Formats: sequence, C-alpha cells, structure tokens
Amino acid sequence: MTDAITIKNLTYSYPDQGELFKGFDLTVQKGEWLSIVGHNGSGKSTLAKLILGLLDFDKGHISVFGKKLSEETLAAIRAEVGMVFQNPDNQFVGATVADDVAFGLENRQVPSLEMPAKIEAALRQVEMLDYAEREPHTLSGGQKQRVAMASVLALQPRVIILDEATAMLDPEGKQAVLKTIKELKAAYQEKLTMIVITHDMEEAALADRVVVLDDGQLVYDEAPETLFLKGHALQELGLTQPFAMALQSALGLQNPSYQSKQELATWLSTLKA
Ligand SMILES: Nc1ncnc2c1ncn2[C@@H]1O[C@H](COP(=O)(O)OP(=O)(O)OP(=O)(O)O)[C@@H](O)[C@H]1O
Repeated sequence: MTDAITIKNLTYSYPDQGELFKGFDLTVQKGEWLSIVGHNGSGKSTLAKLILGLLDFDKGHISVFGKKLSEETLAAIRAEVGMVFQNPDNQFVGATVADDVAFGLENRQVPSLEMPAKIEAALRQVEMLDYAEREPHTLSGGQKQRVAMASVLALQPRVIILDEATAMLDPEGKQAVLKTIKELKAAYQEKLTMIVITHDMEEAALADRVVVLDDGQLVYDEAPETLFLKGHALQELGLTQPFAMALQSALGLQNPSYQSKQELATWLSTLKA
C-alpha cells in the first residue's frame, strides 16, 4: 500500500544557515492522524513548507502518494495537500464565508454549476453552513478556522496539514476545531490523512502517532500512550505531558493509562465512591 507521505534522507538549510534537516526520514501512512511537536524553532513549519514544495530541499526526496516532489509534480501534489495556518485572519479572500470557499474552487476552474453543492457540502462538514452568507470578519476565531478547513476540504485533498491552527484560539474555539478534526477523521477514515503541528500536548495526545522534533532531528516517533509516559525526557526537550498523564504521574501511578481529562475524571469518581 502506498504511503501518504514518504520523506527520505532529506537535507535542508535556509540560506546562510547551518543544516536544519540532515538525513531526515519520516513516513506518514494513509488515513493517519499524525501530530508533530517540538520546541520553538525545532523545524515543524519548515517541514510542512518542504512537503508543500514552498521551499526547495538540498538532498533526498519527498513523495506524496508515491509521486516524487519535483517542479513537474508540484501542481499535482499541491492539489493533494491542503494547509490551514495559525492566524485565522490571514486566510480570507472572500466577502462572505461562501465566497471564500468558492475562491479555491474558482482557482481550480470547477464549473460554476458544480460549485454550490461543493460549497454546501464543505461548510456542512465543519458545521458552518448556517454562516454561509456571513462576512468572515464577524466570526469567532474557531469559526474562522473551521471555514479555513472548509475552503481546503472543498478542494478534496487527501492530506490536510494544520500548522498550529488552534494556537490563537480561545478554549472554546480550540475544542470546536478539534471536534471537527475528529469528525473528519471518522467520516473519511483512510481517505484523509491529517498532519497536526501543535504546541498543545492535549491536542497531540489525540493523534494516532506523535513525532517529536528537536533542532531538525526526529527524536521520538510513537503512539501518544507511550510517548507521554516519558515525563523527564519530554521536559528536557521543552515539552510537557498532557494534564491527565502528568497528574497520574504525580499521584504515583506506575502505568498511567488515562489519556484524556474525561477518562481521568471518570476514574477519580470511582475512587470517591
Ligand atoms: N525564512 C527563514 N530564514 C532563515 N531561517 C529560518 C527561516 N524560517 C525559519 N528559520 C529557522 O529555522 C529553524 C526552524 O524554524 P521553524 O519555523 O521551522 O520551527 P518551528 O518548529 O515551526 O517553530 P515554532 O514552534 O516557533 O513555530 C529556526 O531556527 C528558525 O529560526
């Protein structure tokens, strides 16, 4: 089975800087929800830009669904990979929410007769259909990010990269975006691969797999259940454990097994009884 993304022996340095990535390897499977974490400057956004062909790497190769990234394949690969960025205010071009989703479709020369159904389906998927005629600047941060996701989804990508897409949101907006990611994952299964770059360990803990970067090196690549047991090692990399795991460690539990606050709360309530 072809992987969604294969990165092999990648070397990249910004002009006049030392090598950030050197012999870097990473495989992302089809349908996976992969989180990429790491301290500021560890290379997360650069990796996303390299996958999208926004930066030219020096050595190695990147393949998306078996297609090697090159000048010839760039347009085809960008059609497969959608990206949602950190700042919800920098992602709008349309006067209304519906116009905004239409913009990407127009760029792809989708016939105008086909557009309304595609816009409606994408907005419904992120639960923003009721806001179709709203001006984007009147939306909350979480709603704006969900519209940004709809604009990407309308183009039917097979990979979506979210680069700190919840970082500027309040807790409610963040939860709404995470709920949308979970729903998309459930709806599309292996047809949609999610790469979520984040500083938020609660968010990372929801992924199938977490990759930890440290100065362009891949230092951990494993399931959140095992990664977040490494409290001290993570601290040394400038990362924390999700709250539920940290509390279980503080309580002296040898094998913390409750990933979410909800699971932990349920367990604590059984103790009270
Ligand atoms: N345009 C650029 N020119 C030169 N160096 C850059 C450029 N962009 C990023 N860098 C450097 O490359 C390294 C990796 O940056 P990158 O933005 O990929 O990290 P990050 O893990 O996404 O960080 P953050 O969590 O702060 O967003 C950092 O040392 C950064 O200073």
